[in-house]
Amino acid sequence: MKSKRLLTDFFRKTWYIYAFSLSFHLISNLINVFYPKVLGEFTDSLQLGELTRAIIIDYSVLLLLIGVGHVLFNGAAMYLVMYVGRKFEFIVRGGLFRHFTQMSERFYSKNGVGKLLSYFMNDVTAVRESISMGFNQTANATMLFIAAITMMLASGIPYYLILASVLPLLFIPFIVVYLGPIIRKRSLEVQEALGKMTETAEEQFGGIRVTKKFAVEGIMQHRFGRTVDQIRHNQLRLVRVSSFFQALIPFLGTIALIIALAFGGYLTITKHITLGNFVALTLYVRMLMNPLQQIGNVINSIQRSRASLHRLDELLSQQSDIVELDNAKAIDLSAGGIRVRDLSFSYGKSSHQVLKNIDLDIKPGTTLGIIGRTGSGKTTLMKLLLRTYDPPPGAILYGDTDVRELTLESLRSQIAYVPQDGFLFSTTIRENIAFFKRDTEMKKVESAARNAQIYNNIADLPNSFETRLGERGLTLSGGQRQRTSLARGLIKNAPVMILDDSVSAVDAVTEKDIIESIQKERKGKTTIIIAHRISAIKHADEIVVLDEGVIVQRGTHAELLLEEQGLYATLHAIQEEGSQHATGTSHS
Ligand SMILES: Nc1ncnc2c1ncn2[C@@H]1O[C@H](COP(=O)(O)OP(=O)(O)OP(=O)(O)O)[C@@H](O)[C@H]1O
Repeated sequence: MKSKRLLTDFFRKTWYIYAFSLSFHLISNLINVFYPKVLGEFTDSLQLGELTRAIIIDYSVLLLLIGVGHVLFNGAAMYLVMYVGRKFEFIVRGGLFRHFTQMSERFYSKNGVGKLLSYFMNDVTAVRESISMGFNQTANATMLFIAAITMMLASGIPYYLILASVLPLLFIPFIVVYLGPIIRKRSLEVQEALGKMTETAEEQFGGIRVTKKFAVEGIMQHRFGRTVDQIRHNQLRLVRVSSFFQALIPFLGTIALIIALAFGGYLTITKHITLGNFVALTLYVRMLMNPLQQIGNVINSIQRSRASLHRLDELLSQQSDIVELDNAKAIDLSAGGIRVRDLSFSYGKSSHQVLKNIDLDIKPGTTLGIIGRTGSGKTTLMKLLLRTYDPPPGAILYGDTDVRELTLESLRSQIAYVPQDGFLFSTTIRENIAFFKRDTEMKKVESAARNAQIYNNIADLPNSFETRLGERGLTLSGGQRQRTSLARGLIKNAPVMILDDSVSAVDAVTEKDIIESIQKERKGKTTIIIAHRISAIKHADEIVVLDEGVIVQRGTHAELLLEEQGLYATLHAIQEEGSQHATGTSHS
């Protein structure tokens, strides 16, 4: 969905509904403007003493018909436009969602979830309101205005009296031109403050368990209060100018009515116009006041929605920074190895170098273990292998093909990535495990769960694999979540598997069982295991030690232990000592 085409595309598809609605508005107003004329004629008959019982009944029936006709056509016109307005909401929300799913990780780290939700809710609704309510009221008011003037002229009301009476209304465009941009700017500030509030609320609800455990509810309330205060401040700024604007327009209507009463009254007593004409004129001017008030609302709402449309436009014109080449290739990842050549990377111009001159050769079917202190760049290296961030050209090759030349689908569908904090969806456990392919046979789901050592835990749940997560507060423990996410990776049976610290939350015995299953399952397939515990990677064909973005050691477990001064041997000694303490076999 291209930004600037958001509205034009929509109107191109729905113009005929708007055309129908417009015709109904026209008919409804043509009917409506007869009402003051009929009352004017009634007054003249009354004054001339021509009224009979039959004439009174005729007038009453006529007024009833005018009322019913007006309501029916006006109702149909409004319904049609409201209906397409909802359709607009549906189409744009779908388009936004598609756009979001194409954006890269960098986009999500810049835009919080709350901000994106605010686009979804507030901005789309603001635009919808102005193209449905705005259209209805503008169409209504404009037609009523034209029809009323025509009827006044046709009724024999002198043109100079009409001109004098509607003169104050001609100031409206000038007021709009002056106040419109101010309203729009303040509206944008309100929308941005609302976006910020949704973002803060989303984060605070997400982190409510941490907040409670640290007993810092007061601080959080204060922080949230500040965000809400900002909205109030911005909304008051908007309300000040928009109320002034909304009040000014009916005020002009009142002036018009005063002129009609004074000037029209004078012309009636000097016998220039009939009493019926005077009654009709005042009714017409009164009739115009409501639409004028509505026009004020519409202009306000259009200004607000222009601010929202601008935000939506900006968002939709953003392109993902991960771009697939036109001639991108799909290759079989199991055929070749993975090569990393002199890879250096930083997240942005202002950020430090997270990886420096990394060289790696992962032969097909082998296991690579990666260990290193926290923040040493292990996950970053994996993100580059998955191309969730773009590596420099020529730095990462699958077989002989640069990762940047592969289709994203071929790359990511052949890699099973299991992150440390695997996110689980609020659906059944079976669907979470078979996420990659929902119709996977149950046998495979169970086998993946067994290999991830989570089968028994799932079997104990009320509905076993069909248990829905999140329902009635059902949540899994950190370790159970991690193993469910591991099963989700294992079931993919992909040529390349990356376990990014995926067994960190399980006890040593379970870890040992999981690693044994993985060794068996992944035999002959490329596997990369990132871990903080040596026990999880010591079986690997090669182990690299990362420190501050640099590979400081590489070799097999046995080779690395021989480098006694190395980081690996030091980590090994510390972890061994820890486990001896834990099992009570320390000699010290
Ligand atoms: N999206 C990001 N934008 C900017 N800097 C980032 C981003 N993600 C990570 N970093 C920085 O990159 C460095 C390496 O982070 P990375 O997550 O790769 O480390 P790690 O070795 O996986 O750590 P851990 O063992 O704690 O998971 C850290 O200094 C981190 O602050």
